[in-house]
Amino acid sequence: GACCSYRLRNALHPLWQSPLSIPGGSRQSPINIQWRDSVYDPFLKPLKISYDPTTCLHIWNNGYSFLVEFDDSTDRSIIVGGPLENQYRLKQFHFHWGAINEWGSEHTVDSKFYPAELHLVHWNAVVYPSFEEAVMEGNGLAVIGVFLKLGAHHEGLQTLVDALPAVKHKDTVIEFDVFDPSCLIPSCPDYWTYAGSLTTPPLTESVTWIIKKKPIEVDENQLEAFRMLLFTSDGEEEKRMVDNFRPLQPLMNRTVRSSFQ
Ligand SMILES: Cc1cc(C)[n+](CCc2c[nH]cn2)c(C)c1
Ligand SMILES: [Zn+2]
Repeated sequence: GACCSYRLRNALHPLWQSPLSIPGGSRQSPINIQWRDSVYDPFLKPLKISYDPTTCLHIWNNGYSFLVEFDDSTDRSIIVGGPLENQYRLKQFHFHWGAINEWGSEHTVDSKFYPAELHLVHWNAVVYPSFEEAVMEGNGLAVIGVFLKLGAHHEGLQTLVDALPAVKHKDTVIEFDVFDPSCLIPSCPDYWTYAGSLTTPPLTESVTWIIKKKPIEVDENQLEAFRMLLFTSDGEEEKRMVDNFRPLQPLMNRTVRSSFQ
């Protein structure tokens, strides 16, 4: 059935050598969001985002994406509301993208891929003492997903793109001391939400996903800048960092809720 073919695909997928099956994996990510199957929940609150741009620390190529990491030692950059019971602290954001514009996102909407997807990773510092512990708990993380579509030049993203040549190789880092990631989040408040997982190992089922309905627009040069990054370290045979997304996972016994009708 669909379930085992998914697992087979996971096992075969070159990049995300995830184990054949996650023990008890019933809420894995990413998933296809079938718009007409999502259920409007009138009790969902608006998501409140308040980031302090000075909490930005650096950009790091960690060999699967490039991460912009934040100082999460205080509650200066947080999200609250939406489907969340607590406030969550911003830890990092990163992207997933394809070799060409036909694919690249992790989630799909009505089986449509976007060329890239932004993930803003937050953790529940109200309940858990550290990010590492929150990663292991069902309500530990909240990730905002934003789709990128090909279109107009994105001014806010360009400051990030200009820094990418300095983190071309795996394990390179560059200081990046002021950036407000809310410029990458659409002003439209509409989102879908569902219970899921990390999409790279440890694949833990600890993520409340908040997927923005509206994409942001970026231009071809900006997407190409992502594709010139490398999975490989300096001195190794170059492998372009592209197609760093996990295959779709079965919805199983889950409902995707929408904040809009
Ligand atoms: C401990 C830990 C390890 C990793 C790879 N991640 C990133 C996994 C990921 C990236 N995009 C969706 N999930 C997190 C959030 C925590
Ligand atoms: Zn991600």
